[in-house]
Amino acid sequence: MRRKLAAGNWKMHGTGADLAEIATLARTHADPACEVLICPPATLIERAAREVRGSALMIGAQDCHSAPQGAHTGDISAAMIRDAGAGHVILGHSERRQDHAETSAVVHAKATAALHAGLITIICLGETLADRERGATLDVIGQQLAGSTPDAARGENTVIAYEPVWAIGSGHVAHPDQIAEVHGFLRERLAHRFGTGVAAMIRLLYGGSVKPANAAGIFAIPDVDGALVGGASLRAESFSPVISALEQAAA
Ligand SMILES: O=C(CO)COP(=O)(O)O
Repeated sequence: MRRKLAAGNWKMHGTGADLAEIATLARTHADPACEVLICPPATLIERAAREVRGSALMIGAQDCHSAPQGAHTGDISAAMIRDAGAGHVILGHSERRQDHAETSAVVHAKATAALHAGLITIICLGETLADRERGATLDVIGQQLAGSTPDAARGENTVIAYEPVWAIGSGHVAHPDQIAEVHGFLRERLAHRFGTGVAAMIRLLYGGSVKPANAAGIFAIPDVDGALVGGASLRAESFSPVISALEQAAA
């Protein structure tokens, strides 16, 4: 059985003052059927990890380099993330694919490094509005999945997040039929590559304008195992109802 996962991606938001949000979430959510993860900026990982010690809340990173160490100014390795106290890393977010020209081959190399360091990877995929309008959504998603996911992917070390680029930060959540179609397709592609047993254990998250008001509807869609949440994860008062909706879906 797949455990539900509510993951918050803080992107380039948050300073020490915002650790109180993490502390509040750590105090208020401890349902064993529903994991909660916050991925703050790298500067906060170590302090956030200290904040959640003794609770079920988990801390992750938003990116890592593909090399174990070396002359890569400004980058951080998977082992450094682990050392700072994080257990997960988001990879291939569309903002990194766009801002840093990350290809699926780059994401694959990073994911391989992350798995080697013992991190759980959250590999992000998603079509642009132009892709969708030319009817290429499943082609794009299929290529990103095949190109970004290492052969070593298993339920315990890999999560896939479907985030339509046009739904991120836009307030335009994808229609349930669109989410169901892509998640069903992802499950089928994973089964084709890894076998049905492995595919049945890999969690599929939806991301893109998830909010308290739409969370329950999204979590009722087949093959949606949770969410990757941006803006609404920055405050406990908006992330907590999203987590509660997932806890209810798990019950
Ligand atoms: O990109 C996202 C999470 O990774 C989604 O962001 P929003 O929830 O702000 O749309």
